[in-house]
Amino acid sequence: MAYIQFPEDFKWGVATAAYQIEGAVRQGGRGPSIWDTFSHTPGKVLNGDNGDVACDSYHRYEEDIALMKELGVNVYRFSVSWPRIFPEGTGKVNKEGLAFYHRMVDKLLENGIEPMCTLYHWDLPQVLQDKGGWDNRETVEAFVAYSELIFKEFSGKIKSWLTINEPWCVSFLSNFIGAHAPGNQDLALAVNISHHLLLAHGKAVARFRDLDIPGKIGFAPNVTWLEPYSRDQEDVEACRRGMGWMVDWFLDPIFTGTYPAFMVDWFAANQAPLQIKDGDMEWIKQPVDFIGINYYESNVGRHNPQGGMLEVESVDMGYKKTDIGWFINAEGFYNVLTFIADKYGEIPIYITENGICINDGVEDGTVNDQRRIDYLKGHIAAVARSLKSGVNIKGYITWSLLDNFEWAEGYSKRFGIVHVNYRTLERTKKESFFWYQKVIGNSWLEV
Ligand SMILES: OC[C@@H]1[C@@H](O)[C@H](O)[C@@H](O)c2nc(CNc3ccccc3)cn21
Repeated sequence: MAYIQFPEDFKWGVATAAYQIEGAVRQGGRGPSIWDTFSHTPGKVLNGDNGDVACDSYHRYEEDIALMKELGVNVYRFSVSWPRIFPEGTGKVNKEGLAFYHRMVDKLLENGIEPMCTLYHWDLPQVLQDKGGWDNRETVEAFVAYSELIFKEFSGKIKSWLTINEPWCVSFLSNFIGAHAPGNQDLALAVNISHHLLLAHGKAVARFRDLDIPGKIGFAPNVTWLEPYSRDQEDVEACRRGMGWMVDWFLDPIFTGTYPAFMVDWFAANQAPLQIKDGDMEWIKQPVDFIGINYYESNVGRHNPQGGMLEVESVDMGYKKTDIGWFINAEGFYNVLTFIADKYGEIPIYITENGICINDGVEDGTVNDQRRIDYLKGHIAAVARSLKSGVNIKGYITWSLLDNFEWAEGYSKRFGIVHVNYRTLERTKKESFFWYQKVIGNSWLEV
């Protein structure tokens, strides 16, 4: 049996997000978020599911941390619920909300698990959405004020920070495609929101530096790899666009202070001009200490003259699919990691999300999710290959510890290495839990 040994200081972790696991949406002083509104709007979420209870981790976090301890992770990536801290988005602070995260973070530290905090994982306070949400520049300032409070409150306890999870999802998926909250379908609006998200990120990083908070800060874009279906220029350009609005659009401004011209031109030609105010790019290009990379799938892409998503369509080449319909292609993980390293250099990278939707249930007290083990093995091997070819990867955090509320798919899609019975809230360790436990324990991968 051959082994791939990971570096001595390589970190292993699990990830979750507040709205997907906490529940207790009207407890502890929490205010409503756009996902409370969206999930309670008929037709928006499959089966009419919502995050009212979710995994009840607001009450069961100690049980979840005990699972992490047994798993042996070094890092737990979680998100803070902005409306649990500022029920109105700004103004009055909810002390019960701060107390909850102190209890949770203290329990992590007691168990030798490093907290990695995502400040924004999609649950915008509804009060701010009522004033225009991310389309309103005032929301940028509200995010900076919220970030400052959390920086100061947890300074010294939390030393790894992510500003915004997947700005592509917050802007384009949620305001052009419309699949996520608040569900708009307006490309010009989405482009404007993408710029405000980067501005919010940059201003929060600047505040983090000004406050001299100990630790490191970054953000977590979701990325994909698009292989052209043919060498036709139209297919090649379509794939470049499909990666451009997800990868380059969010990384170029932070690393170069400019947006990728080919995307600026394409948006302008499609009545969605980018509007930048003087000084914005200086804020956005604040140096980050690391980037989190969220990767799930790759596609083969070709030009779609009928329009759709930036005139790019995915071609079914017969790759295996997950239970959410995404294609499985670990090669694409290696390709996009090396693409990012070639373009943006030695910046430290944490894989802050990688995982698979496999809906296997509990049988005789266990869940035999071999397909998840196969996926994780192939993708962790791709991380090893990327490391070997010089990509500066510092850790791997799988999505997710728990089955949880999968946004517009509700509870129908399971990404956890721990199964959750949503009627009883009982947690059941899947076979992938035990497999990942061995990988972490040895910090090596059997291949
Ligand atoms: O869908 C699985 C996870 C989700 O539960 C996380 O909250 C989120 O950070 C996340 N991002 C992706 C990749 N991007 C994506 C694409 C289409 C729909 C939803 C997410 C997958 N995931």
